[in-house]
Amino acid sequence: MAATLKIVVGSHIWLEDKDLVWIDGEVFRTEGQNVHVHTTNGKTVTVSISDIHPKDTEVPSDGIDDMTRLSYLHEPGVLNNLAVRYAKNIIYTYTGNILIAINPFQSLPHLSEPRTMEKYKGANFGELDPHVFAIADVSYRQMMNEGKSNSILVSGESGAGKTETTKMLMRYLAFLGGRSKTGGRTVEQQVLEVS
Ligand SMILES: Nc1ncnc2c1ncn2[C@@H]1O[C@H](COP(=O)(O)OP(=O)(O)OP(=O)(O)O)[C@@H](O)[C@H]1O
Repeated sequence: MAATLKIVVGSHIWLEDKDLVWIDGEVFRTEGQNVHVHTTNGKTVTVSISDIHPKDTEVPSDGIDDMTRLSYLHEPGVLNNLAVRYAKNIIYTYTGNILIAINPFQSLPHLSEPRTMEKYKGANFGELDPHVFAIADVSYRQMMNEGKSNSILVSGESGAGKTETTKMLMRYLAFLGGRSKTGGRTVEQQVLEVS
């Protein structure tokens, strides 16, 4: 994709960096298939045009909450968007109807308090900030509307936060299920016993 790019002096781009993985910079000279770049960490490098990616210079300070709306859907653009959000403790980002959750490695109570659950209950998907409760809510409503079982797939590498995320999903489903009883136990008790 980089080959079809119009790179000119002044273009903002991403290039690979052995320490930072990706670094952004500005092109100050083009020379055939090579470009000369000033990187934001103060280096001057020469790189092949096929190894660079365009940078969106208009990303809002909180990043973009759905990555399908990124101007450039490439690895540095995706990683930068997640990093910008993570730096502000925004751990959830959509890619369409998939939720990406990044382990905050710290307690973020506002994400799981009862008020937050209330807020997501019945809200249209995409109307509120990305959240695991929104995924649970839409899955639950679909299940109820269609009268069929539904599944939520939680995947990630070891330590990514699958267990914590699943606990939040369960708590939210228990909250939606309310206190109606089957077999002497409330729906809430039964759902929480699953985890
Ligand atoms: N949403 C979160 N908020 C706060 N801390 C979290 C969150 N998600 C994960 N953590 C922290 O990261 C640790 C690892 O997360 P977790 O056990 O959920 O990972 P996992 O993907 O289930 O790992 P494994 O596959 O190895 O079982 C937790 O014990 C917790 O300290």
